[in-house]
Amino acid sequence: MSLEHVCIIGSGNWGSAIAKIIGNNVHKYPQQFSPTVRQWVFEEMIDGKKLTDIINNDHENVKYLKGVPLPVNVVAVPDLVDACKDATLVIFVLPHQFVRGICEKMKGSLSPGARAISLIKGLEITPSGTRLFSEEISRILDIPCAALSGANIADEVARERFCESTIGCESVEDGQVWHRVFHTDYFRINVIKDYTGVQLCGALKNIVAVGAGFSDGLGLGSNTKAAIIRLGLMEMRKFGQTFFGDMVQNETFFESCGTADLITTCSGGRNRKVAEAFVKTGKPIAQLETELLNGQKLQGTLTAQEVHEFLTGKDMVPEFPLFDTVYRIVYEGASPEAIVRDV
Ligand SMILES: NC(=O)c1ccc[n+]([C@@H]2O[C@H](COP(=O)([O-])OP(=O)(O)OC[C@H]3O[C@@H](n4cnc5c(N)ncnc54)[C@H](O)[C@@H]3O)[C@@H](O)[C@H]2O)c1
Ligand SMILES: O=P(O)(O)OC[C@H](O)CO
Repeated sequence: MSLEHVCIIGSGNWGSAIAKIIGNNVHKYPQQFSPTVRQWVFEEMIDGKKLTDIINNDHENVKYLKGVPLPVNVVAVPDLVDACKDATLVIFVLPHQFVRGICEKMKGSLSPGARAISLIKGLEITPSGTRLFSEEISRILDIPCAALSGANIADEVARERFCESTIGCESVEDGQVWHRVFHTDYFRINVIKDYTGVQLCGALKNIVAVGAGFSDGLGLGSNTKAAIIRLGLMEMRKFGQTFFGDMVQNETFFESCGTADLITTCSGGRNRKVAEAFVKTGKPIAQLETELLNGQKLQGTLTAQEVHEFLTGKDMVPEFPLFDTVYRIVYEGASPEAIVRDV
């Protein structure tokens, strides 16, 4: 059997945490995986040094995952084509706004028979509809693509605190390969077929997290936040049923990618944190993203805008009052109190 060559596309907070897991896991199956894991890193200078040099020399991503040693077999590569050349297993872990451009540049570089998995939490909204990132990656690169999503705040995973995650994969064989790539004692993977539900949950929960942050900013307490989580879950499910029909399974909402991720993201996530600060300081979201996240990217506000655009096109905005209210607070100057008044 020829060895699988693993490549990670992305090196932010989650990309770095997952690189630690993958770098260690490939050693567990030396007959299946090549020992070197290449990671494409969006190059930037940190105190006069290239981030890729820092990762390769010091084995730490000092900007996006400070204080966590990375396995020495994870090799940072600044050139995208060099990074993915001849890869057979490609892991996409990027903020969703960058995915399409990156995929276009990767065309023709992968090994025949390559497979991908998307760890991206977001949706591609086009004039003709919504597309999952697994579908977008498959379409551009002409390879199958699974999805991984769960209640997984990167810093906690990187510090090996126990959690679960869900892989959605149609092929049983590929599902087993991905399980080997990601599963550890502290990062417990369940593989299901419903890759659509896995990705919808991961994308839409970010809008709900922004709503939860508004509630925290107003100091409304636990009961209100629980109500926002419940209302958000109902809208997530309705969005899936309305636009993806039978492709989304009800049971998926009970996997780590569903309710569990909603709970964690509404408690400890970045979307929640920035939304809380938005209410407390009145500063624009973009400014808070810069001030609070040190280069990490918010996904929830952008997704709220994209989903709003899509629902407007379908004339269905009022049917998703929580999504709509989050959008109006961020983009139309509605009062944060609308998060309990209008949902
Ligand atoms: N951080 C988490 O806790 C977490 C957990 C689970 C899933 N996710 C999801 O994983 C995905 C990636 O998130 P992350 O936390 O790794 O990233 P991040 O928020 O840390 O984003 C920063 C990354 O974007 C890169 N970047 C900046 N400008 C770029 C450009 N023009 N082109 C390409 N890349 C550029 C940066 O170099 C950096 O690697 C997101 O969809 C996120 O929702 C994140
Ligand atoms: O920090 P957030 O809000 O992007 O959420 C991080 C993860 O998605 C939680 O599972």
